Amino acid sequence: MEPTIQYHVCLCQTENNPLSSSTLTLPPLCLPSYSRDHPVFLQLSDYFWVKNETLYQLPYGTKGSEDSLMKFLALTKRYNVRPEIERLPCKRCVVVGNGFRLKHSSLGNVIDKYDIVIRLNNAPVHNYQEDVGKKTTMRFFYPESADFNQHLDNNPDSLMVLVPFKPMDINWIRIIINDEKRVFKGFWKMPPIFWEVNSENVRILNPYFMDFAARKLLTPHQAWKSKRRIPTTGLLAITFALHFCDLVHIAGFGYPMLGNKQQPIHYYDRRTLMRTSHNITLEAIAIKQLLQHRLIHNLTYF
Ligand SMILES: CC(=O)N[C@H]1[C@H]([C@H](O)[C@H](O)CO)O[C@](OP(=O)(O)OC[C@H]2O[C@@H](n3ccc(N)nc3=O)[C@H](O)[C@@H]2O)(C(=O)O)C[C@@H]1O
Ligand SMILES: CC(=O)N[C@@H]1[C@@H](O)[C@H](O[C@@H]2O[C@H](CO)[C@H](O)[C@H](O)[C@H]2O)[C@@H](CO)O[C@H]1O
Repeated sequence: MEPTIQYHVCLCQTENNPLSSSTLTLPPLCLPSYSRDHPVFLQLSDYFWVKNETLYQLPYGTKGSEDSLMKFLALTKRYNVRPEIERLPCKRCVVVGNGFRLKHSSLGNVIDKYDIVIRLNNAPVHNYQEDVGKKTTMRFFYPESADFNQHLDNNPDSLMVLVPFKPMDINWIRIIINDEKRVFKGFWKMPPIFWEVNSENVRILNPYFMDFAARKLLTPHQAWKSKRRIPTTGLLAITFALHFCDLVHIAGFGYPMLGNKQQPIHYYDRRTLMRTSHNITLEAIAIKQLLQHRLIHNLTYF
């Protein structure tokens, strides 16, 4: 039997919203234990003044990584979204997945109309603008997926949001920003050695969202101690958006059927589905439920 999640109606107001009027006729719903109390990005004060007690190690918490986080966060001194985004009375967001369904979609102009456009990993923008747009408010990535073109695939003020999986991920970003001697070991794919970025644009995602995605969306019925499945970066970004945004639309989500060796996975390359450490079947169920409960709306098909 498919796992189900119970939702309750929330008070987010989306009436008179040009992006939602044709698509959302019912009030949107909220997630169980949804809360805006969690800072979206990690901040120095969590580690410097008071030791932030977390139960879990990365990627679900920061237990054991406090010192390396403190060293990094002391360097960047920026822990929030930009004030012009924070101030928006209604944050209309689109999470752009990297799926093949965006190819020839001509959704570029639609995507660029959202207040907040979230992109993932090394998804290119240049050469694909007609289908995926050119605005990037935030890009979620980890060291192994940081091989995008900083100038061609981002805007000068795009926030680079590191999703920390392991302590080495935090060391990598510190080494890059601080221009320290490059010693990179323990990555499953070599991350960039040079990475032209304005350190004021870099943030670290609060692992709270990883924990929420894994526990509440992906495997809502598993005992909390059982082995958790790491959500894809896309599901993680949707989870973040559900907490941070007032309106969450998605595009480019959906994998080819297992065993389909013809259809490419991405809108930007020809790779087809191979073994994956993610449970894409469970993720599809979670996304379908979010769609059915009108918590999110899809610009492509699912
Ligand atoms: C080979 C490999 O490791 N692929 C993984 C890649 C890879 O690490 C990066 O592209 C960097 O090279 O990253 C992932 O994902 P990836 O970077 O491919 O895609 C980003 C997110 O888009 C959604 N997606 C993608 C393709 C598709 N057909 N349907 C989709 O729904 C997913 O939500 C996905 O998360 C990842 O981080 O999650 C997950 C992928 O399994
Ligand atoms: C296609 C696929 O599933 N790739 C897997 C990676 O995601 C996974 O790396 C794990 O991937 C994460 C991103 O999805 C983080 O980078 C994390 O540090 C890293 O350990 C490795 C190691 O477990 O195995 C591959 O087959």
